[in-house]
Amino acid sequence: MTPAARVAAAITVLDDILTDRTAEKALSDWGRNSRFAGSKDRAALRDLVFDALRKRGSCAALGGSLTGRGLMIGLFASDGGDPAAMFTGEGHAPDALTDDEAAHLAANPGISDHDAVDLPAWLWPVWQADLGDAAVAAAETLRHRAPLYLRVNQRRGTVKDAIAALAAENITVSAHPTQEGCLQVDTNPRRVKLSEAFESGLVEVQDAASQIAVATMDVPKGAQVLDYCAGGGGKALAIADQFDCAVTAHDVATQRTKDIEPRADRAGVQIDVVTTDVLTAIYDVVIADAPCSGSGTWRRNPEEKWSFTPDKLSNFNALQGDVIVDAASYVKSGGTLYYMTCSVFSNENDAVITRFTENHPEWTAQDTLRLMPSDTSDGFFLCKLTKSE
Ligand SMILES: C[S@@+](CC[C@H](N)C(=O)[O-])C[C@H]1O[C@@H](n2cnc3c(N)ncnc32)[C@H](O)[C@@H]1O
Repeated sequence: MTPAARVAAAITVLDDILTDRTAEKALSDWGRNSRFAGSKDRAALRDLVFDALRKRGSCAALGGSLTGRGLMIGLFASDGGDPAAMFTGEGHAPDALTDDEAAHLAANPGISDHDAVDLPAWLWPVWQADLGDAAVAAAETLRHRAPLYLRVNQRRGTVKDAIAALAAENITVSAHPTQEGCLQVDTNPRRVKLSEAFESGLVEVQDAASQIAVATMDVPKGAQVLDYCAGGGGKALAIADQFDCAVTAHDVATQRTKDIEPRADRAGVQIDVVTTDVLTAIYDVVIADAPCSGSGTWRRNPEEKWSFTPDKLSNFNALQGDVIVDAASYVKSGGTLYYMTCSVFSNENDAVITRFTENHPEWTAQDTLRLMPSDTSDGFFLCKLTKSE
């Protein structure tokens, strides 16, 4: 496909997304109906669609409409390109710019503050209040693609081994600036999950923020650790790899845990996956990686940024209040609870901790880790709480 034909395809896919489909569904439907497209076309299309979704507000404002076409015109204009060069109507290119579209671009109308940072109008004041001086830089980060990070499984080899194994498959990586064992993928990220280094468990895909969070945890030798909201087991796997402890994984949605055993086998670690009925208060360390807005990771899931609402925020908040209480009930006296989210909103973080400690005086909040979305990680929040003896 020519670059212009890819833009035309992106317009179709974006129109689908703006109607009622998720980006993944719209892309896979397009792929099924476009057998002529090669893997490079599909990858380029995906990048165009996600780039436009991350910058939906500013692209729609620049392009003159919240449509697939408006977004793609805006994307080219925002990158300093000339949309008229791409929108020619020739071959499989999108139709030439209309007079109205050309006039809108020429007028270069100003864009609102919230569109400039690509956040929904209602959210921008909340974001500023919560993030303060970090608000603009964090919002700007979410407008760009996220790096892919790998965690080297210590049980399977060293960082040097991982770098060499990946290089043998033309995947080059660089060391994270602060987190040991964390590698940023510089070339061929799409090959990682097909690589021998991944298949053999030498590396696992995991954002730097989660790796940093696990590295800050205190897990005594021989401790019983419960990952109460284990999902696919990202934190549980990292803990099992890095600490000498017994790890149990649980999730209210049991189907989410189905990959934990194969992932643990690949990584060479042991994780016991259990259901709620067998849990008791025997754990030295419990992790509550609570369901949340995911606002610290929205560059990976930009649709969620635009579909987020005040109602969703308060629903998450209610759920988080329940999850922290339930998770805490499995910690033994003198034990530790780590509450964490990948959100940057105080409502999902500090407010949950404050309410919990006010209602449960046997618990004391200790250290807090707070990461903003940046060049070196997604946004993340972790609070260590200890239970009195
Ligand atoms: C942020 S995700 C966990 C991600 C996972 N820890 C990881 O590192 O890959 C939150 C998880 O909490 C689970 N969850 C939601 N409500 C829960 C509850 N009441 N009890 C336990 N788990 C719950 C969800 O099913 C979801 O898998």
